Amino acid sequence: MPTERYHVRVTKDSFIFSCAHFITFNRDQGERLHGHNYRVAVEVEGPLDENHYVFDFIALRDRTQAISFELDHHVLLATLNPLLSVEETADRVRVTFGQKEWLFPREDCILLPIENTTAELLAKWIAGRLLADVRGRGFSPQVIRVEVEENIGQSAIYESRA
Ligand SMILES: Nc1nc2c(c(=O)[nH]1)N=C([C@H](O)[C@H](O)COP(=O)(O)OP(=O)(O)OP(=O)(O)O)CN2
Repeated sequence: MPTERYHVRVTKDSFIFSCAHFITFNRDQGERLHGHNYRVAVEVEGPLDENHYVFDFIALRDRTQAISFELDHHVLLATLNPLLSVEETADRVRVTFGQKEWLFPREDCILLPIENTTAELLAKWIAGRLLADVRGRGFSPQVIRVEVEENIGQSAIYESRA
């Protein structure tokens, strides 16, 4: 019996967030602080609803745009990275990694409950935010896929299947 599958994909030039970050790697190595113009693409799969569409891609577009705007022009910090100390006060964030130390204005930072600010875990975090949004509108996708491009032709994709 042939099966049908539908998915909806949204990606826009405006789904860009310019952020600073650094990742740790190879146990105790870390990059210098640097930036990327990240770009996001989102796909959701599911059956057609009474409108004969999977989910309104205008609503999906607007929520993805809102999350991109929320991240844009911030320093992304992974609060679950065991190599980093991230201390937050009302107006400052102090980060230490080995002998390195940074002090940022709190409003310049986004503290993310992830282990490293890799494209993979940024995609997973964005997928979690979008899933909460669309489920709040009564839609539980069979599959959500989020692609985060760190640079042209360099991206990671997170996929969650219900
Ligand atoms: N699978 C992954 N690999 C790497 C990631 C990642 O998130 N997932 N991240 C990095 C670093 O963030 C690295 O800085 C990004 O790569 P890099 O080429 O250095 O960044 P640019 O493309 O902007 O550098 P240019 O030399 O200016 O092209 C590494 N690997």
